[in-house]
Amino acid sequence: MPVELSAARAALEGVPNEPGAPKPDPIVKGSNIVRTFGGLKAVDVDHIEIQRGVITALIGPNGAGKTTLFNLLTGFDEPDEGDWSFNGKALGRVPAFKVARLGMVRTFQLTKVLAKLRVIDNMLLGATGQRGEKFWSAPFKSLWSAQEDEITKRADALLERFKLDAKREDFAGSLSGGQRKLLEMARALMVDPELIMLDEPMAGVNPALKQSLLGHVKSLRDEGRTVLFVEHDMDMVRDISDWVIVMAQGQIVAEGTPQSVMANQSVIDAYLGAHHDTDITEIDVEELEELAEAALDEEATS
Ligand SMILES: Nc1ncnc2c1ncn2[C@@H]1O[C@H](COP(=O)(O)OP(=O)(O)OP(=O)(O)O)[C@@H](O)[C@H]1O
Repeated sequence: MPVELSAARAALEGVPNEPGAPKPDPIVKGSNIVRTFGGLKAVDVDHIEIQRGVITALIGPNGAGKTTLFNLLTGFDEPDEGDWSFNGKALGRVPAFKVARLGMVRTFQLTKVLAKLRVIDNMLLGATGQRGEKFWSAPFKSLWSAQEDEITKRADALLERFKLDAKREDFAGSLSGGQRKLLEMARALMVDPELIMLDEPMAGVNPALKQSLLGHVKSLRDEGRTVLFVEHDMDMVRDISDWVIVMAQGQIVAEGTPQSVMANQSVIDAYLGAHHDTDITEIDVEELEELAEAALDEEATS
């Protein structure tokens, strides 16, 4: 086990495997976060803490509230109620671009507007923080005139790190699924965040590129950043997370190390209780088949 991984896991030793468990060194702390849409409670989190310097996976069936929670924490949406802090600073009603400047950024899937820009322009826009697409699509040249050289150097170094330098002048829309994910990560790193939140980093990625992508995510932690990611790909969750938080129907229903969470009955119930992604279906179906076989064996022998 690499030194960094064991250090990250060691930091979590002794943390109870229970929803809302306090962490020894939380970078994010939140309480009573509620977001409703009409009559639906999309997020209803009693307490959440994200440990600094580790990779935390946020999993749960479709519609569990994972994306809504991401949006709330990063200032892209406002809750009905709730408080949370980043590095001890209260963040309620702080707009997304300020949250990004404080060191907490989330990745975005490449939108139609961003797809029409060159790869390098996507990177330069990342430097402005996260003001949303309306801002990004406006003429932006004057924004960084003074610091242009420095910002361009940083963008080029990141493109090299993520092996996208050969694509610098290409339209972002021409990139493959895996390259788009790399660009999303590289763009988020333009503001040198302490906490990077990845939205389904494996979605649409060719299996051949998955290992390289996993390596890049681990490198974020190994250089001292905190990583929080939403993902349906259970192989990725098992492979790289130090800690897993499970949501269902807006609430945190389980937490723990990947091993303990995967073995947890309430996690299995959460997934079986709603429509979900195929990766998870495969795991649950296998588990179900084993259970069914065992039941049949028991019936045959009784
Ligand atoms: N802007 C919105 N207006 C109305 N309902 C919404 C809105 N955003 C989310 N919801 C609802 O809130 C619930 C939680 O959605 P959310 O996208 O956060 O779930 P998720 O766990 O990210 O799901 P997935 O894995 O499918 O992305 C869902 O029932 C969804 O339909």
